[in-house]
Amino acid sequence: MSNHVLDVLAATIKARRNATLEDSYTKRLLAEPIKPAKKVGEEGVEVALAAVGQDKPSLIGETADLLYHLLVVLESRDVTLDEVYAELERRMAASEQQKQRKAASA
Ligand SMILES: N=c1c2ncn([C@@H]3O[C@H](COP(=O)(O)OP(=O)(O)OP(=O)(O)O)[C@@H](O)[C@H]3O)c2ncn1[C@@H]1O[C@H](COP(=O)(O)O)[C@@H](O)[C@H]1O
Repeated sequence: MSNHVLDVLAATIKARRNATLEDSYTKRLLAEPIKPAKKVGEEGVEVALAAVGQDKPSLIGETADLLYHLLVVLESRDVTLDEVYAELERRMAASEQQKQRKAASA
């Protein structure tokens, strides 16, 4: 596993699925997949409002909330960050190829 904070957080969230912890907010969210999905919507709006308000500390905090809840949603639907990374890489490669084709035909 990578040491990137998102990968470490995703692994922690995954481990909470079968944890016996009583006081894990993550475990409670995973037991009720609609809830983290709703939280992603709410946190997304809060990120947008912080961006429009040009409030940098709020934008950082709300982005952290959004990323956390997004990782919980992915875990609740058995989607890994590696699958998301692969999709982003596929798009980068496709975009690069398109630019090269355009440059070659100009
Ligand atoms: N990164 C986070 C994280 N970010 C945000 N939150 C929680 O997300 C909630 C934020 O929701 P709100 O601000 O809307 O607060 P709220 O109104 O009380 O929430 P709701 O009642 O609407 O669900 C708070 O309860 C935060 O504690 C997080 N909870 C856990 N983590 C990490 O998840 C991992 C597992 O933690 P446990 O859930 O404690 O096992 C650990 O690494 C934690 O650091």
